[in-house]
Amino acid sequence: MLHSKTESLHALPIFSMSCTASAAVRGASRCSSRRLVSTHNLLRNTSHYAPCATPPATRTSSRTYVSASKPDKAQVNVDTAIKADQRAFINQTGNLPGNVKMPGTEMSADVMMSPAAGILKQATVMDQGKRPIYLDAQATTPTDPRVLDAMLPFFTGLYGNPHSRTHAYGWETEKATEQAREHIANLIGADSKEIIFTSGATESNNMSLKGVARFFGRSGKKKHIITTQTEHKCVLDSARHLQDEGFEVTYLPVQSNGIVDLNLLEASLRPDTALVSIMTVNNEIGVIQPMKEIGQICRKNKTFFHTDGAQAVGKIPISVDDWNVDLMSISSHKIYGPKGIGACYVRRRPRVRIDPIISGGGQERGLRSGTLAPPLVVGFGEACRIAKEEMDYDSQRIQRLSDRLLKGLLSLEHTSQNGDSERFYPGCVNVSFAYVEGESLLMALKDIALSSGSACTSASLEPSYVLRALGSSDESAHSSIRFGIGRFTTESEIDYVLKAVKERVTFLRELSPLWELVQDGVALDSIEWSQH
Ligand SMILES: Cc1ncc(COP(=O)(O)O)c(C=O)c1O
Ligand code: FES
Repeated sequence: MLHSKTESLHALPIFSMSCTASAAVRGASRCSSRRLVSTHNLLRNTSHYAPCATPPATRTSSRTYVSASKPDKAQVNVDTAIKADQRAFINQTGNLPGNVKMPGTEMSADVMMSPAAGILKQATVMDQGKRPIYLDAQATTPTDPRVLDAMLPFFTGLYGNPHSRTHAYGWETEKATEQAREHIANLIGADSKEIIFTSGATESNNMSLKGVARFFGRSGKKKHIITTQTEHKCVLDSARHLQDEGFEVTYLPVQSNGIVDLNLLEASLRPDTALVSIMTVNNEIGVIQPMKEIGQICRKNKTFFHTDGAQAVGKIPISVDDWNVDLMSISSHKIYGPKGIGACYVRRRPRVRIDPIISGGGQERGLRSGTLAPPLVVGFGEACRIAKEEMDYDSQRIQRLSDRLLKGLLSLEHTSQNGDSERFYPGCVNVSFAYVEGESLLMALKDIALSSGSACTSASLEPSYVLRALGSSDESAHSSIRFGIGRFTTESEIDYVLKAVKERVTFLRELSPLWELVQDGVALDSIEWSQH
């Protein structure tokens, strides 16, 4: 007898093959002691599967971006917009020789060999039909061409240090960074003085948890923090560090739909609780927590409320005042802004005090020292401005695409959505395909950029702790895939993905003896697996 169902699955030659595949891909050896058949080779050798040989037809069609903010210029072709930006860039900098032809057209051999041409090619092939369809919007989003446009001058002429008070170079970049700060504040209903720029949501989460805990823990009166088991790693890891410093942390379980139990939250609050940290939208399953109710509970108990808003800001309407949020982490690259920049909202009334985790020149109200990066700040601001202006439009589009995707995926037998099917952000669709190993499916879908968002993340072969917290079995967690729909996803891409998923799930299931048993009507639970 095997000791667990997962082990029993791994003992079956074909179903367990993916471990070899994923281990081989990563050079990992954790699964190697198990009896395995390589899916990788199986997939490579089969005529059913030729993932990248034939680029998806939809990829060759250019994407048209309909601008809600400029209805008079109703349709902006994204390819053209990007190329136009690139052309402007080349014209401004004179970086490339005059005979360069833009990507998508022929390049002369010497130009193709130049490093700059390679970079340009990489930067633009996203719409040239040569790379997988991008469906991983929770990991990151492409920079909106309009954001890039806003950033470019700050790499060249406008290079002043925004903290220089004595000359125009400083004044002009300071003005731009303050304008950006307002765009960010506007998006979440805050005052611009409450926005602290950071390097991203990871830093903001560290700053919020460690900052509040250390400031209020100093007196010895506030030694407790509450968070949930489904937070992003950077929140969980910050909490673990605080435990090492002597703080007590409650990691609240969630219900099977991924939502926190408010009664349990209330019951877990203590007079010495300094902070409650609960994310707005979950990055793996898209579930939206009841922010307003959580905020009310925290305010009533005079406990600060922090939320990781990395997957929510710019995607759903947010009002920090309505929700009684005291601190909020924001990331630029999740909303079509540049990477390496984010912000932390820190409430001024009632004032939240934090111990800075980075000390130095005292920038950002002394809460985060270091020279601001104006190109990034301006790009982030522009991304927020666009997100606010086009939120209705984007939401409707993404909702439509999400409905189409979910309906198609769930029409396959033995599939189910992970997380609450009502309270979730539609751009994050997490589906479990029973009797298919998620990593195998990802490998079979190389023409689509996806993530399991769960099983066997690159560093470990453990199933997703988020799905486990929902009560999913190891097998179910291992058979889950996250589909991330974004601003630039098209309907034809969704249709391509649906067709590809259906084909390859069917193919993989046909390889599985378990599936055969299920088809024969055998109840798998009734089987007693024996050791080979
Ligand atoms: C929920 C959540 N929090 C935090 C982060 C980290 O954000 P950043 O990349 O800006 O540090 C991410 C992104 O992976 C996220 O999804
Ligand atoms: S793929 Fe082998 S344990 Fe998940």
